[in-house]
Amino acid sequence: MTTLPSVLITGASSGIGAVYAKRFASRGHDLVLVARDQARLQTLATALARTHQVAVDVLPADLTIHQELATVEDRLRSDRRIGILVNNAGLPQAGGFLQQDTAGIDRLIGLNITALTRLSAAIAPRLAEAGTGAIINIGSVVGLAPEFGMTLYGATKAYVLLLSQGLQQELGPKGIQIQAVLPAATRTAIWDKAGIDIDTVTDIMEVDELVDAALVGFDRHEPVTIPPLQDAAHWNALDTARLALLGDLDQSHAAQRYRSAS
Ligand SMILES: NC(=O)C1=CN([C@@H]2O[C@H](COP(=O)(O)OP(=O)(O)OC[C@H]3O[C@@H](n4cnc5c(N)ncnc54)[C@H](OP(=O)(O)O)[C@@H]3O)[C@@H](O)[C@H]2O)C=CC1
Ligand SMILES: N[C@@H](C=O)C(=O)O
Repeated sequence: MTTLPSVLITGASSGIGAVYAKRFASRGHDLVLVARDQARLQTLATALARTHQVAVDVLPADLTIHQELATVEDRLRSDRRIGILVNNAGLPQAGGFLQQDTAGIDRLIGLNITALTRLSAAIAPRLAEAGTGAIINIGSVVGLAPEFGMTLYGATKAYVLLLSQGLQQELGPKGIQIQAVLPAATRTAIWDKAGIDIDTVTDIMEVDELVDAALVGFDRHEPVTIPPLQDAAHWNALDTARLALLGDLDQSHAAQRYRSAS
């Protein structure tokens, strides 16, 4: 009987989420695996339970369907064994902004923003009451870079970063560890879903390497982990500049450059 917290992982049927499942199982954590593909989840669950002697529950759900999202929220609220939430499930953007239709916009925002937020909100009160636990949110470097041309997707990932930083401010003092993980191009099926031939993506990271690096950051209690960023000084400089900008805000008067010549 483990004393480790159970880990609920969304998007666990493939890619980054499946490797998170393998890694947390190898650490001895019981798991709850969430995705739409029940067969793939069950295959993974059976293998991990056998290999690591941990309990692995499968909770199939389409997180863009609110009734199904609600079943996962209910599990996070009620299952006191779950102490770590990995918000990993995400959709890419296929085509440019002008090619997005309303259904696609709703699905992308529904999964990348709404589901991640609601699942965080479902578990956070119970973790705060316990004074311990963790929420890992999978963002993307695309959230830092409109230059990538994945405008809608990148905006959802910018949301994930800021939400995570805000949760760190609010929930960190209550004992909850919040980590935003920002991968760059990583070898998973997401590229096919984005309509991009993965063989045309240069300098792509293997998914095991990505997750192992992200877990090093998690173990170090890094609030923002960017495995592909070779020099952490660049992130530190960006955050320092952000704080300097905040320090220069005078909310009482518009800046001289915006005042009519007087
Ligand atoms: N790979 C990359 O280059 C990068 C990925 N990321 C992020 O990493 C995360 C994981 O992506 P990755 O592993 O690459 O992609 P994959 O497409 O391999 O995995 C996505 C996972 O999300 C699940 N999923 C998709 N739609 C839904 C849904 N409606 N409801 C529930 N689960 C769903 C899929 O399972 P199923 O189909 O069974 O539902 C699958 O398990 C995403 O948030 C992505 O934005 C960030 C930066 C780079
Ligand atoms: N998921 C990738 C793009 O679709 C990324 O975030 O780089």
